[in-house]
Amino acid sequence: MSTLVELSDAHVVHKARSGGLFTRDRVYALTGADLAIAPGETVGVVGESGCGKSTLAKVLVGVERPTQGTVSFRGQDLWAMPAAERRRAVGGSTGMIFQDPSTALNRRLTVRQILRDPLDVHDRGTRGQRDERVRELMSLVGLPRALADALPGQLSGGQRQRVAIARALALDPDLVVADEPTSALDVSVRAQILNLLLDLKERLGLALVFVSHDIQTVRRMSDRVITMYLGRIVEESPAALVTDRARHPYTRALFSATPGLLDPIDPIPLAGPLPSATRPPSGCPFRTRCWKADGACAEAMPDFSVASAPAHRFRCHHPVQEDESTRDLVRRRDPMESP
Ligand SMILES: Nc1ncnc2c1ncn2[C@@H]1O[C@H](COP(=O)(O)OP(=O)(O)OP(=O)(O)O)[C@@H](O)[C@H]1O
Repeated sequence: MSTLVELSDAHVVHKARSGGLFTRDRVYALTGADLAIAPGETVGVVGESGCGKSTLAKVLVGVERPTQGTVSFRGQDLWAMPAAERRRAVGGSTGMIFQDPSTALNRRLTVRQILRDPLDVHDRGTRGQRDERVRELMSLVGLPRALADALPGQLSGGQRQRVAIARALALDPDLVVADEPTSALDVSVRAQILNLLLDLKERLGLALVFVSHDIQTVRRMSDRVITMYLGRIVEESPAALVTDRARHPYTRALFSATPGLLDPIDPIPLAGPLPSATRPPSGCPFRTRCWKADGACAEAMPDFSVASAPAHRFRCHHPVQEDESTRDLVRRRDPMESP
């Protein structure tokens, strides 16, 4: 399998802020991420709020520089390149779609100007070819030509997100990262935007990284699902297996709490709140909430283990058995059992 983009031991550490001022604390937004994405693949990213999904997404498209580790594009270390070369590589190969199109688009530019901008910045084609590309992009995302001179404020939320998608596609990227692309939209247009993304992915052969709180949608959209917990990738699973065959206890707990994925069951309860990203627990960060944790889990984060299905791996000292359904897991374990 060829690799489009690869993270190797990528870390992102921020200075923590309080009341707008930096404190002495550090936020461990991403820790030791290893991940390879193949051309044309769709990878979904799930996990609780603050677990590092957006950070992972930004690192993958070269928007955020890892404080440690490497990001390679088609085998080339992105952050070892001269800045101009990196901008060309990133701009030409990746696109990013953000959560809220009303803030992601410049309100003073027309649709035409928004879509021309990346073509101008990267000096793509003649004037005439750029105009033609703008028309092509609008048609690709289903925007009527009549909207070319509209400002973002004159568009509906769904139309604005179509403009954001068209802009992300302007330079014909190989990888598009969509970070919560529908969460700011009305429920009625969400399905249209998701279907558009799936359709474009197929037609253009894009690799797509899809970040969302909507676990049901992630599973439906993706070939592979990445589970994150407190800045760590704890499991990668083929989407078809993630609901009831995931091996990491956290993935099972997350999916058990998603209505409509499994036959009705009581969600697996987790002990206590999510720890702070400024003080992640030692060893496996999930151990403070995990019913399977013991001393070994406090000692060290295990390396990835490989499950029997291809492309399925997890980092856990005490994984759930492959043949144990989540329903059985809930039934067998004493809900009052504490970690
Ligand atoms: N620029 C920054 N400065 C300080 N801390 C940051 C910065 N960006 C992110 N963080 C912190 O890093 C951690 C990971 O953030 P990130 O946005 O990647 O999580 P997330 O899983 O995408 O969250 P959500 O689902 O709420 O969008 C969080 O604790 C967040 O507060």
